[in-house]
This record gives sequence, C-alpha cells and structure tokens, in this order.
Amino acid sequence: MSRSPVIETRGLTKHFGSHRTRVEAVRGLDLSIGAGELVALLGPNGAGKSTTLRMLTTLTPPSSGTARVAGHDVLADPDAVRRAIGYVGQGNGAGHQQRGRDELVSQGRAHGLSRARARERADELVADLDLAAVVDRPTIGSSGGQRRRLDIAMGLVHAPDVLFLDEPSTGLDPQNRAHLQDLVRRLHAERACTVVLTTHYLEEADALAERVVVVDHGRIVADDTATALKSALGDLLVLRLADPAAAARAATRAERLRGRQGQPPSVTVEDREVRVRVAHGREAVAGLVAALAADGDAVGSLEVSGPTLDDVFLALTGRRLREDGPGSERSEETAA
Ligand SMILES: Nc1ncnc2c1ncn2[C@@H]1O[C@H](COP(=O)(O)OP(=O)(O)OP(=O)(O)O)[C@@H](O)[C@H]1O
Repeated sequence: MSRSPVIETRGLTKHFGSHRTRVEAVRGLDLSIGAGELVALLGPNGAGKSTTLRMLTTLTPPSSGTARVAGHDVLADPDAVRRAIGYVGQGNGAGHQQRGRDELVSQGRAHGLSRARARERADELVADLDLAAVVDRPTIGSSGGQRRRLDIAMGLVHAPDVLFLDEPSTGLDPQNRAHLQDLVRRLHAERACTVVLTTHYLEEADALAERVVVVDHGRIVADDTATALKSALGDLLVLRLADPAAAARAATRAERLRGRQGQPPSVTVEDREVRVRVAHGREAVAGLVAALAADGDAVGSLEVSGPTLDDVFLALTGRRLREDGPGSERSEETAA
C-alpha cells in the first residue's frame, strides 16, 4: 500500500479484570491503516471492536503493545491524538434537552474555536449533514437517524483527519441505515479523511468499506477488501443427482475442478447432494454438468451462489456471524 499509515498498532492488547475474572478483550493486534482509507472492523458482539476503538481514541489505555494515531502515541501524547481525531461512540452524544445547534457550537468551543467560528462551523455542518429541520429544537424530539447524523456532525466539528465511528447504524431501520452509509461514503470522499468504523452488519461492511478487518475473540482473522475475501473463498455449487452412487461419481469429478489460481475445491457429499466450494465456480459449472451428462449422470438440480462475508466468517471461525450478533433482527428505529 502506498498510503502512509495514519494508524499503526503493534501487539495492541487489552484485558479487563483480575487474573480470576480476566477478559482478554483485544489480543495482540497488529494493524496498519493508510491515510484516507475507509476501513470496517467487522465481528460479532464481544469480539473486541469497541475496545480497539476506545484504545485508538485514547478513551482506554492499552494493557500492552503500542498504538500511534496521526503520528502520535496514544499513551505518550493523548491530547495530540484527540486533536487529530473525531470519535462517535455507540450512545447518543447529543444531550436530549439541548438544541442540536447549541451542542455543535459548544463542541466547537471545546475544541478551541472562537464563538463566531464555532457558529460558522455549526452552520456548515447543518447544511452538509442535512440537519436544518432538527437543530433548532431539543434533540429529544429527533428520530434515531437524525440523532446519529447530529452525533457525526459533533465528531466533525474540528475537521479531524481521522474519524472513528463505533457501530454508526446499530438501532436504525434499513432505510436510515442506507442513508447513513451514503453519508459516511460522501464524507469520506469529499473530505479525504480516514474513516474507521465498527459494525456487525455484514452488508454494511461489504457495501461501505474499502477494506474489511474481521475481528474475532480479540484477534484479526482476515484483512482485505470484501471482494478479495469473498473471491478467495469461492462460489458454492450445489448439485443434486439421481441417487447416492451418481452423487459420489459427481463428487469425484468435482474434486478435479480448479480455481483460476489452481486452488483445489472443497467437496462434500450427502445422500444425493454434492456441495462444491471452488474459486470461480460459476465459470466451471457448465463444464462440470456437461462432463457428468456425458458420463450418463444427469444433474437433477443445480444452485450456484457467490460467497457472502458471512460465508467468509464461517470458513475462518467455524461460526456464523449472524448467530452471535443482533444482525438484522435489531433494526427498530429509536425515534422518540
Ligand atoms: N470495561 C469493561 N470491563 C470488563 N470487560 C469489558 C469491558 N469492556 C469490554 N469488556 C469485554 O471485552 C470484550 C470485548 O468487548 P467489546 O465491547 O470491545 O466488543 P465488541 O466487538 O465491540 O462488541 P459489540 O459489538 O457488542 O460492541 C467483551 O467480552 C466485553 O464483555
């Protein structure tokens, strides 16, 4: 990667509690994120995503290891790190009885802006994040999506180079989640800032991030673009044959398939069904079906599906991400 790292961790570790009740939240993270990247930390509940973000934003000290953000060590120079970053946590930062505009101005003042500049900055953010309808009344009357946009505006008051978003769309309905993703994409493109967000929504990581860092049990289990992670896993072919003997013959043939880089497939047979996971399987399937037909083994039915990030997670950890996380079930809007 040509971009110089703006976030760099080495052996970053965090544990909570005493030795009896010890929780290893983050276990030796080595991470390098370049300036201007949009990265999603994806993992189930309790994987260590928030704790990682809290260490990178100086909110909690590492137990061991190092982390540098925007050129500053989080332990040695936390003030410099804080000046360079914006952080939007999981809870609503905006006070419910306050008017959103006042919150933005106060936040600007807290970051050292003059009153006039803080007001100007609030106006810019109100326009940019489409907040005009909500900022001049107490935030308690705003919907979950509006509050989340206000939270992001608060994180952007001092025009940081690096923006951290902890589960920005959790609790939003699918439409508000899509709006929020558009906003993050646009902010990233227009401001050329580095964005690091956590999510347990697979679709969000897939659709939004240039790079997906999959975290499980405090460790990085994969780190690549969503496309590369999926194509390394390959397509799934499910073939149903006339009987178990035909299925066994089809499995033998399928084992000879190779992905573009020559990787062998993974083949399982159960009764009449053969499941084949192979890179670029959709390109190979026609040849496989034709070869089986030539042997006298007609394929009764065939399904071809591309891999999802959930499949990637399953292949890496033996578990489905959805089983752990609230996933799509937790989608209610938190409008007051
Ligand atoms: N202050 C704390 N004291 C004790 N244990 C903690 C504390 N904060 C986090 N943990 C534990 O550390 C582990 C990692 O938690 P963390 O919140 O970082 O996970 P996460 O991936 O962000 O999950 P979620 O998606 O639920 O936010 C969990 O087992 C959690 O219970």
